[in-house]
Amino acid sequence: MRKIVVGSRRSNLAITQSEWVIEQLKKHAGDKFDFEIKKIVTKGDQILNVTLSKVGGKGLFVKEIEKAMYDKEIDFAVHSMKDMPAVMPEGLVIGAIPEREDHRDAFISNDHVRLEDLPSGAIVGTSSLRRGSQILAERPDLKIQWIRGNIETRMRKLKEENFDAIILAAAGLKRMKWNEDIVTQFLEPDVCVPAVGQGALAIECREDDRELLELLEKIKDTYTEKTVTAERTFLHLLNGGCSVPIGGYAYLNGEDVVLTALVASSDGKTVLKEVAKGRNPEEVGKTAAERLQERGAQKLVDEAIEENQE
Ligand SMILES: NCc1[nH]cc(CCC(=O)O)c1CC(=O)O
Repeated sequence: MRKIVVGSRRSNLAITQSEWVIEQLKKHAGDKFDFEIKKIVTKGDQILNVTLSKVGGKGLFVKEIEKAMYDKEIDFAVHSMKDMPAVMPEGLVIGAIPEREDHRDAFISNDHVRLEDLPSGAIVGTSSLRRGSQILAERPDLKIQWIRGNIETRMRKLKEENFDAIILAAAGLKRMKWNEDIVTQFLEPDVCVPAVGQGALAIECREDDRELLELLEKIKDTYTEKTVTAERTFLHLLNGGCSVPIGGYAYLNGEDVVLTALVASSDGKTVLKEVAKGRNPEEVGKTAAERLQERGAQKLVDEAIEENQE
């Protein structure tokens, strides 16, 4: 029997996600494999008082975990797909993308006041430029205020601090089995295009770990793989990172991947959106990126990157 060590960030969400993957794998592991979770504290978890995009963004959460993987202290790690960099480091691969959870953003307000009914000047907490921008596009009269911390912290801040509403990924809440009654409304992609990969998981492992890769094969989900590939190809080609309001969501219609892609300005005054369709996920991602670029998306990206460096 081989003991597989799973590296996980210590947040409840990270642990829950790792446990969920282990449950899925156990169905196929027979008596060949055994699993253990090893908690790892990342820089991203330590720096909590700064806007995410200003402290180096995505890479922050994954670096320490990857070092542990190179050092063989852990065998695989479960990441939220939306926190994954576009390019994988040497020697590591995404061994599997399992079935996606809910892709939507969840709007949570005090007294369940809906987004359209919030009074002018009401404060919406989010640390995502993408969410802030799309909220302002719908409701330019609202105020966006940065909020950080894990899901529990943000829920507490909604009650205790001066926020009227916050937005969280529906997937996180569902994975944690929180009562859905706390959600005022789920924001569909036509109102708020989700983050690329939102709700999906990426399982990262060493590329030479054949035995583990064979096991991971069993929990791959083709639907999620195809749609997330279209979304990530688009993101990668626009080169946005998380300092730019960018969103992307794809679904399958028969054999066709249908991708909605968005680039916007932080104030929500400029919102560029394109829908691309086709059989090949990479092509669809590329088409969306090209069409947005033709409409001036690169200018938005460059401006956002510049703003972020100030
Ligand atoms: N940005 C942090 C983060 N990374 C993944 C999730 C939730 C799960 C997911 O989107 O897959 C969250 C919390 C949130 O955005 O509310």
